[in-house]
Amino acid sequence: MTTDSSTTLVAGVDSSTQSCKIVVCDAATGRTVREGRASHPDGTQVSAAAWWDAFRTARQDGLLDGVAAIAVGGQQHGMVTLDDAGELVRDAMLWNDTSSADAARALTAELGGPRAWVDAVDLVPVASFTGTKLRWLAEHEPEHAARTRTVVLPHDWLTGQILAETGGFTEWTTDRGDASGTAYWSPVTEDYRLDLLRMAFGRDVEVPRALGPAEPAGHAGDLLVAAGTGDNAAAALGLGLEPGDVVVSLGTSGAVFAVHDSVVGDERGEVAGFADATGRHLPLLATLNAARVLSAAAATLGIDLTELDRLAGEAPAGAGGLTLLPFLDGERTPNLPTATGTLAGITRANSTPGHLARAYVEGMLCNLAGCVNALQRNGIRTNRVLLIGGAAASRTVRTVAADIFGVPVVVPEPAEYVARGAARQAAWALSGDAEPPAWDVPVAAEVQPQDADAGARTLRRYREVLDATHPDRSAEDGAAQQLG
Ligand SMILES: Nc1ncnc2c1ncn2[C@@H]1O[C@H](COP(=O)(O)OP(=O)(O)O)[C@@H](O)[C@H]1O
Ligand SMILES: O=C(CO)[C@@H](O)[C@H](O)COP(=O)(O)O
Repeated sequence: MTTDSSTTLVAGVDSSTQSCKIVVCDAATGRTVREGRASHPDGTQVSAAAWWDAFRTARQDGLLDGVAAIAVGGQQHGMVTLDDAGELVRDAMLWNDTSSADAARALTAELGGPRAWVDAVDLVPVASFTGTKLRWLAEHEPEHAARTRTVVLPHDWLTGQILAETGGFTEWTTDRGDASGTAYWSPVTEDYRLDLLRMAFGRDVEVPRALGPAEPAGHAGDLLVAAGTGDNAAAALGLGLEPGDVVVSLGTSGAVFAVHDSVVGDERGEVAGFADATGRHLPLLATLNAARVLSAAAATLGIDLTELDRLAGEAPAGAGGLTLLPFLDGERTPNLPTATGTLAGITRANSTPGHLARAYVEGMLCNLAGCVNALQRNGIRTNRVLLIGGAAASRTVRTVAADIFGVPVVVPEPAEYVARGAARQAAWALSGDAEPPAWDVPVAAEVQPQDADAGARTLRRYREVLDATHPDRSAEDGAAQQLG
């Protein structure tokens, strides 16, 4: 695609769990001009150096030529530890590493229980959050803990590398959106809770300065480097969310979120009251199991994702009574870090590839329906669900989602919304305006519920299997009832 010399270009990066994606956009309109990508290594503990390697691969062949500003959206929560020389102490522990589940339970009790945490930082610790990983490090790797001078997040680290490459690095920075996922930055006080950080790690440790939404992190030569943010806050910025919009993101993680004007204060502590990238709030629930549930189904059946889509679409709603609890990688919502998946209700009649494909699609979506319920319970309106992430490409996922959620499902035109949100932040920082530029979000499909009764029945059955299989999970989690 060509640009004339008067076009100002900005770039956004999505440094996500599985890959690094970069988009270059027209700062005024958001039109995508160029894109690049590279893979990240698999695993829940990964060297942050691999993210820098992937970034450099993704930007090769002049991808960033002529770009005036850049920002990084990154997977949330990952613990990146640095020593006195700024070198990496160990591999980063990612959001989906559940080693710190015991630490999360201990920290919750030490402050006085879930309510005390909600009052302090608008969330209750689970294994994903950075503070729990610091506790794990202090307890399990005291030598690494002793060498740690600074702890930063994935997007902070990549932002620092972009600046350092040209000698523009002066200090570690983050933003309020990503900082709010640490469990030691508070959207209530808009500042770090260094007492909670000390409680987690056992001593003080340096943290990055939290920048305001349009505040630059610095300059890499002529390139303005904006604050960046967590990937979900970046997606919200890329999608330009309105009141009544709830995003269901089906990427490596499942994420359900909305933009909100105030702190959430969820009584049950299920909704994490993160901050967003515009100065508002981003109530969010996340699951460890989303798009990869479908890859697992495809691998089990020995087929590709297109065939899985076809099979699941032709099978009956409810999969003939076959129900999957999709906890293939443990689970975060509901908080079952050591759980495994369950396939219930197997009969000879439903022992077909189609029923199995359908059960995997439905199981993934029923778990996320519980997350949408939890937002609703906290007064967050759901007029429509915006479906994004890799698995939103599946036609069957779209139609089953509309029936299970019981509200219209809007699928924005496939695009890298995290990277686009980061690019929009870069354009905002470059402009110095009070608001980010207005960029259109074209809609690819809008799917109305076709058989909401069948969706409700599928949810009821899912809830029964969940209750029977995990009776001891936090009693009143928001699992599985239809909206509306
Ligand atoms: N048509 C499809 N049906 C189901 N899953 C898909 C489809 N296309 C891609 N995916 C899955 O989407 C995932 C990647 O989603 P993405 O949102 O890019 O991930 P990330 O959260 O790492 O950014 C992969 O697990 C891939 O298998
Ligand atoms: O932990 C969360 C949100 O709290 C995840 O959403 C991570 O931010 C990872 O995102 P992806 O790499 O799956 O996009």
